[in-house]
Amino acid sequence: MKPAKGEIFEGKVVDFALPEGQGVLKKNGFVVFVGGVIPGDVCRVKIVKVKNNFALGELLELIEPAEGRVEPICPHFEEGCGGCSLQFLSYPQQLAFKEKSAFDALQRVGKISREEIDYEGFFPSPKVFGYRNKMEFNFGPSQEGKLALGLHPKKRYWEVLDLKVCYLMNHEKIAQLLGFFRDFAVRNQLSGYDPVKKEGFLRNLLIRRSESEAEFIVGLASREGAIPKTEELIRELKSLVPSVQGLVHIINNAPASALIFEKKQLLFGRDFFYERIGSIRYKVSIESFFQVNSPGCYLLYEKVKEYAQLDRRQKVLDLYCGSGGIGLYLADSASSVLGVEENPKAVEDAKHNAWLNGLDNFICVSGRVEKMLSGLSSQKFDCVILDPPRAGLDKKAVKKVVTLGVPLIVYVSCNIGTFARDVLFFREGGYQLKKICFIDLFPHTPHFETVALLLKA
Ligand SMILES: C[S@@+](CC[C@H](N)C(=O)[O-])C[C@H]1O[C@@H](n2cnc3c(N)ncnc32)[C@H](O)[C@@H]1O
Repeated sequence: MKPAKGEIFEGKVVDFALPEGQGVLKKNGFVVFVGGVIPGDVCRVKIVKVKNNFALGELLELIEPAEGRVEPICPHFEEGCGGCSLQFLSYPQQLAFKEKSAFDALQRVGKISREEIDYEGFFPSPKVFGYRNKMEFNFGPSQEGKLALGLHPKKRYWEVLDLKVCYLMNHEKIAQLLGFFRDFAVRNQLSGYDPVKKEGFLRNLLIRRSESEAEFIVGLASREGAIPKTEELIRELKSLVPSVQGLVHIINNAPASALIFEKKQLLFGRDFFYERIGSIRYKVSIESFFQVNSPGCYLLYEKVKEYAQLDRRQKVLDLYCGSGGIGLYLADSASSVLGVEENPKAVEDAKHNAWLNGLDNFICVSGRVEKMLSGLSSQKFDCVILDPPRAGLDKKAVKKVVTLGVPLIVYVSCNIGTFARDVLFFREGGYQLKKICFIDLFPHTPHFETVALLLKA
């Protein structure tokens, strides 16, 4: 029986649903989702919304906390920061819930059961805090309408929670940089961008960090216009955080909230950084994709290498290759690697990275995978690496990959839903999902990476 809005009841949390990170309770058999609770918690809940198949509840009181609940280390967690939603769970619990949600998605979307595949496990991140090498903070109005610099609160993209610290990246440096740029904006009476009114000057503070070189580059994004007092800004920034090796002014007039590099101006230093994964050194431009968890990236690339089973004779096609991340990692074990990437800056980096590492058997071409695949059907490849963005491939792109007829595909995905959908299409095209594992590149969030081996039947 459906509960009524406003009804209050006591119950035990029986399940946990990702990606929202909500506990599941049953009220006379009817599912009620509640934020901030975990399985085993006994709590008092108020029903706030009733839908056809489920209701939403609000936690009124935690009567008996479950094991596995931990005290979040970040002071902004309780304020509803949207940066990480799982910090109140112990790390082993986070992994267990992610694993369960991964197999639920594989079953629901891809019709793949755990029993029918060789499952290698859910590998934890080598670093549980301070693991990110990229943070994109927002300038904007706080709830009180003042200038704030931080992240959006959960489900409130139009507001910015003023952050003093963030534990996803080196928290001491982040605290310094957030404080410094907030003070600079306030001192110079610069406004933060309001995504609803579409007005305001400063938009984002982009911080990228090299784990191997322990240095930062910073991007300050605004709408069209000059940053005032740049000489003072540079002098003070260099003195406060000497490991900042470059500052870039990014111009973004686009109405959407995503950070778009319409124009950029180097204010000092350089607009790229170097990162080392295993024996490969990568140059990464401020606007290029790079895996955000460098120690976790090493685990990921090693797993791809293992699944690719190369013995220096194979021709590899690395689709969605970014700055050459995976392709260059494999190049030494292959006869040749051809990378395809749409971002021209990343292609430039990939070519530079091949030169930097003396890997002249890696070639990178610029273009959209969907278009480039038609022109590649006459070439013979032994192995295809797929590492698409969250949207995955789609049926058309999968069909084109299938026509290449390669015996072995390694599919890397940051979205289990689109991955499961694409695996269905690959199955229709005659491929079998042989092996799978998950790697946690994103502790305290619902996200993780999947690495899968598909073989032609
Ligand atoms: C998840 S990243 C993978 C990067 C790389 N494999 C690595 O490990 O660093 C996806 C990459 O695909 C690129 N991309 C997105 N859509 C694309 C498309 N339709 N065609 C080609 N490249 C695309 C993005 O620019 C990004 O660099």
